[in-house]
Amino acid sequence: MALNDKTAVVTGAAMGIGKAMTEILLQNGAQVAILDVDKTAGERLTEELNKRYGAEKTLFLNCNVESEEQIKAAFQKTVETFGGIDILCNNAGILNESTWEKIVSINLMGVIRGTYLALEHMSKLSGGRGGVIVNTASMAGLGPLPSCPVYTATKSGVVGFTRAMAAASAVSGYGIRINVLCPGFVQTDLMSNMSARLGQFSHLADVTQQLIEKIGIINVSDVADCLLELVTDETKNGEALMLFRKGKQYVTFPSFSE
Ligand SMILES: NC(=O)c1ccc[n+]([C@@H]2O[C@H](COP(=O)([O-])OP(=O)(O)OC[C@H]3O[C@@H](n4cnc5c(N)ncnc54)[C@H](O)[C@@H]3O)[C@@H](O)[C@H]2O)c1
Ligand SMILES: CCCCC[C@H](O)/C=C/C=C\C/C=C\C/C=C\CCCC(=O)O
Repeated sequence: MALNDKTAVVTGAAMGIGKAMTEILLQNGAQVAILDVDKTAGERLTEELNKRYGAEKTLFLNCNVESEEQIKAAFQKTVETFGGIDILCNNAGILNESTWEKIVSINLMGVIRGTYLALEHMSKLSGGRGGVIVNTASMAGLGPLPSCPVYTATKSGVVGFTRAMAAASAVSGYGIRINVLCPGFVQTDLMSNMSARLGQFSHLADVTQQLIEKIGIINVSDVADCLLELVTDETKNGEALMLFRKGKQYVTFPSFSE
């Protein structure tokens, strides 16, 4: 899938992994709607990107993925501005084990909200052009991160939701491929103040630090490269792409169909 003149929406795009995703999509010719709850960071990034890629290539929309109303309005504005949606990156996420209901609402329910609302614009069954959705999960969605049980649960949920939706899309004829990224530790703000983020599991900060040292930390650009692969490779649907310092790997799951 060539990206020239395709329209992408990235949630949690103002910084970290979402910012790198936005940049790689722009570099490959797409126009990008930058959705983020942080208005100041989102506007600052958009101003910077406008200078590099042209003001017609980006659109900042202040949007909290906890709000169905705000996502709906952001998608509508994207369609009015760019003429449709071809790519959705459900990337917004947080880590704070002491506000566990909020993690579920953003990390898992935000992905489900975003996907269902995007289908209305993207599905060929509702007049859309089809396209591709990439959800950001984590390696924690594949193997447990003991210091973050709820974060782990949300990311496992995102992996399961993605794989089931990809199969549903193929069988129903939505014309949308749906894949999931499972990065290991990535150098972003989410990795800062670790003890505070772990809540009642702050005593496991040292164990987490040992795991970080064991599997290493990667850069946001490594994640963006994997996003590009999942977006452009039209053979990929229902795939989970794991990446950490050792390299990247498509995850194999048990098969129950034989
Ligand atoms: N950093 C890591 O080690 C790592 C590893 C694997 C997966 N992830 C996942 O990658 C995604 C991005 O994380 P990051 O590391 O770039 O974090 P980050 O904190 O650097 O950036 C997150 C962005 O999401 C935005 N955001 C937060 N809540 C939001 C909401 N309710 N609605 C809209 N935007 C919201 C923030 O304002 C911020 O711009 C998350 O889903 C995270 O779980 C991160
Ligand atoms: C406190 C930082 C939290 C960062 C969360 C982020 O999503 C990254 C998670 C990355 C990896 C940890 C998840 C699970 C570990 C699973 C398997 C590791 C096995 C390593 C081994 O022992 O060989």
